[in-house]
Amino acid sequence: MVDKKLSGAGLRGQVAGETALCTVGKSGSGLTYYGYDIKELAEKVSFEEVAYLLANGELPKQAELDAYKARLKTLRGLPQALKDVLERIPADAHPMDVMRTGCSFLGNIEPEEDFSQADAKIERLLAAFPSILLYWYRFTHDNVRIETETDDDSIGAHFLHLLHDKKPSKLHTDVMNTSLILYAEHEFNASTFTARVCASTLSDLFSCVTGAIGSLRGPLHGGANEAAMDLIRDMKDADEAERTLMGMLERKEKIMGFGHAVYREFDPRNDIIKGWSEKLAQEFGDSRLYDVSVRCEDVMWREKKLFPNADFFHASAYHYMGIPTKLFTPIFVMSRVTGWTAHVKEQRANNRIIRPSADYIGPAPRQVPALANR
Ligand SMILES: CC(=O)SCCNC(=O)CCNC(=O)[C@H](O)C(C)(C)COP(=O)(O)OP(=O)(O)OC[C@H]1O[C@@H](n2cnc3c(N)ncnc32)[C@H](O)[C@@H]1OP(=O)(O)O
Ligand SMILES: O=C([O-])CC(=O)C(=O)O
Repeated sequence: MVDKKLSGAGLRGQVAGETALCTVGKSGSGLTYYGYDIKELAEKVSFEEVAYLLANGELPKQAELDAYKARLKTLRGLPQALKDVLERIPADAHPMDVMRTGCSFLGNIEPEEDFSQADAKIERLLAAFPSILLYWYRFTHDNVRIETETDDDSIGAHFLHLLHDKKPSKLHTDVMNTSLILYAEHEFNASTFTARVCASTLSDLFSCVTGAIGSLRGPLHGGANEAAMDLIRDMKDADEAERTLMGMLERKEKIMGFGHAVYREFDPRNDIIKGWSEKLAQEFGDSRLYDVSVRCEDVMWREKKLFPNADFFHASAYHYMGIPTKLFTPIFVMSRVTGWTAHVKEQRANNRIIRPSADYIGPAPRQVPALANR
């Protein structure tokens, strides 16, 4: 796998544009946002600082950060019309579909009327996504209409507070902060490219983000964190994990949460979230899921030279924090909206409509036969 040449299918390895936002698989640990290494960001800053960085190109000074966080707090409330829509989405809908609808509907009642409003709409979406998700989730699952305006200092804490109806511990707040930083941006991945294609038609921000959510939903992309949890949930111990994976590999099944379209040997986000998963396992007092995950990692590298991507250890980490599995990928949305929208702005600033060509493989030219002769 390490030596595999990238072929052109899926546009792999082809340059499809320029970006100043992010490097994937290049210098340092392999991932930087505006030149800052992901490891250093994950250690030293808050997700809100990263969101500000992606929106503005520089980290905020203290006063800028305070003002930014204060603004985001004021944008957590949802209009009644949106709450009405959320209440009509059934409990068994997929939460990614709820995010997609919530985003699209907000675009109807608070549209981006011209591009000068982009920054305000980006802040609105960033602040509103946890509220959209959890207003729907708590209404349909717990039969309560929650107040979505909390005074939590961070988006991660706000999310956990709305979910569990109490302020989260410092450990859980820190894990959410790191997780949101790790998921924020990743160059021309499928969902971001979707957003850029949409932006290149000069469409509005809500359309770009709605399309991106649709692309992120699939199990080959963001949906892999949920799929990874489905894989490990019932594994009793590491030996069972090994047996299950060996069987799956023999049957040539895909193991969700492993492999990557660009990284060849490791995903720099994995070690970081894996470390948090281990800490959470200790706090939880049951390391089964962590041990099972470590064995999966060992088996996949030994057998296929495949490594866990950002999604794999997120599964156990989120589970230890009591987050329902079907909410895993929407958390990715809550974070990646920063990267998507930064790319939309970058595309708009230097735009040409994205419209590639195709090699034709269909029939040679022919005449339309009469209906009776077909
Ligand atoms: C945050 C994110 O979005 S990270 C990605 C999340 N997605 C997943 O975890 C889903 C599982 N992984 C995958 O499906 C793939 O690795 C992708 C979609 C991430 C990348 O796809 P590609 O760029 O096509 O992968 P790549 O070219 O490295 O594949 C090489 C070979 O390894 C195999 N392979 C890759 N990943 C896996 C896997 N997870 N399980 C089993 N086999 C795999 C491929 O089938 C391919 O085999 P082949 O050459 O016989 O066809
Ligand atoms: O870059 C990719 O193809 C997928 C990925 O890891 C991400 O979007 O975070």
